[in-house]
Amino acid sequence: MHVDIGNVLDGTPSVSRDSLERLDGAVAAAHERIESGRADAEHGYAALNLPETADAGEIRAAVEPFGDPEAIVTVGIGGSALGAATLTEALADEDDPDAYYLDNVDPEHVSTLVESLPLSETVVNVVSRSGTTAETLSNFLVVREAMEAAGVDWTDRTFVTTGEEGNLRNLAEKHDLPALDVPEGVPGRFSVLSTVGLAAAAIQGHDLDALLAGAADEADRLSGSLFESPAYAYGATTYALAQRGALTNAMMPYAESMEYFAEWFAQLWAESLGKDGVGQTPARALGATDQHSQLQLYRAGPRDKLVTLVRPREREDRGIPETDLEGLSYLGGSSLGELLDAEFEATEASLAAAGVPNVRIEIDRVDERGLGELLYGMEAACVLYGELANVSTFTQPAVEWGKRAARGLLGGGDFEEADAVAEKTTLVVE
Ligand SMILES: O=P(O)(O)OC[C@H]1O[C@H](O)[C@H](O)[C@@H](O)[C@@H]1O
Repeated sequence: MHVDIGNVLDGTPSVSRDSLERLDGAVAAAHERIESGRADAEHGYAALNLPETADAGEIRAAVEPFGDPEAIVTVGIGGSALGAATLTEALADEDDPDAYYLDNVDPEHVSTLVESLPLSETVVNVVSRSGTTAETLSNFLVVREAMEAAGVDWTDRTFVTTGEEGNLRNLAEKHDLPALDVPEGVPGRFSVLSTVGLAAAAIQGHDLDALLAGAADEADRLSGSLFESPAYAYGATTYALAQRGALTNAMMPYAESMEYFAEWFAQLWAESLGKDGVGQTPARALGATDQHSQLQLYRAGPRDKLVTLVRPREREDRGIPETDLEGLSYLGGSSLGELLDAEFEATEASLAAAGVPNVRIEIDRVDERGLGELLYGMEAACVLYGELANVSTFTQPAVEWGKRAARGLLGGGDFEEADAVAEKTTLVVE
């Protein structure tokens, strides 16, 4: 992963080279804390050990009995779905099993998807660390019922990925389903390089060893200085910019297959860093599409933003046909890849010219190795940011509040948070 922070040195807000050098002492201290957390496999920090601890062979063996299905449905939500979605969307070839996700419980969407699936040729991957998440378990029950109604033995088509205990673990034991463990100490949003993210990629036949090797390379680059570690350069710069008022971070990959990456990043950044009145709001964008919409705001709106531009250095290309249409002949002989790169560089320059801080992140290709580097790099950047901001990166009390309120409303227990729903202030205008 290559990180270029040159375009944060000037602008509004900005971070000078001197400020970054001053911040480097805090980066060294944070790095020591992170390394000791990794050494003791503490909750959260253990995720940064996954390049060594994840067992690709075990994952391949668990999914091997399913052969080469037509489709795979990952039933999970948040960190239990976005990692798998990021990998399979970015890596899928035409011949791979189609990958789908059931995260939301919008009944129309769930019905449409379930009715369109070739159920007898579909593998269902139910993922929940806690084994209790209402959306995941409800969606699983719907899929199971649809399989039974279609005469498909769901126990032959389902495997689960879950923690040591809980409803899903019990279900797996009762029906003798293949089950993978969510590793100890790895929160959902940091689990892409574990069983949680890798199983769907394994069913699609992707190279898990290369993914983990890319992540291991990025782990080897962590050091006590932000000037020596691309991941820390990103984490320290985004932190320093937030301190100076860049409260939004627009994540803008220039690759259609990386749209889910921006969504994965949004969960990582928001849920880990949004605490105690601080944080940086992740905005999801896609280049070049959003140059024609959101870019107006990013370049000319309030000076409270940073834009992160991500691209692969190489990609499969496609030529643009020659044309004699007036004014368009300059495109002929060029390629869509060259056009996309020109758009990337033009956007970067246009933001810099307007004084909007931006960071360039490049990987060599959107392949297993490149994604391993990028995903690990973003996780390490997030952990470093959390240390610098002194927040508890690996908890999500605000999310838990809403979960308890919803559970109370559905009669799943006595939760005082549910009372707040009845106490809502109304001011209806009709
Ligand atoms: O894996 P699960 O226990 O089902 O959790 C799924 C998701 O639930 C919660 O809302 C957490 O805040 C997320 O971080 C987590 O990824």
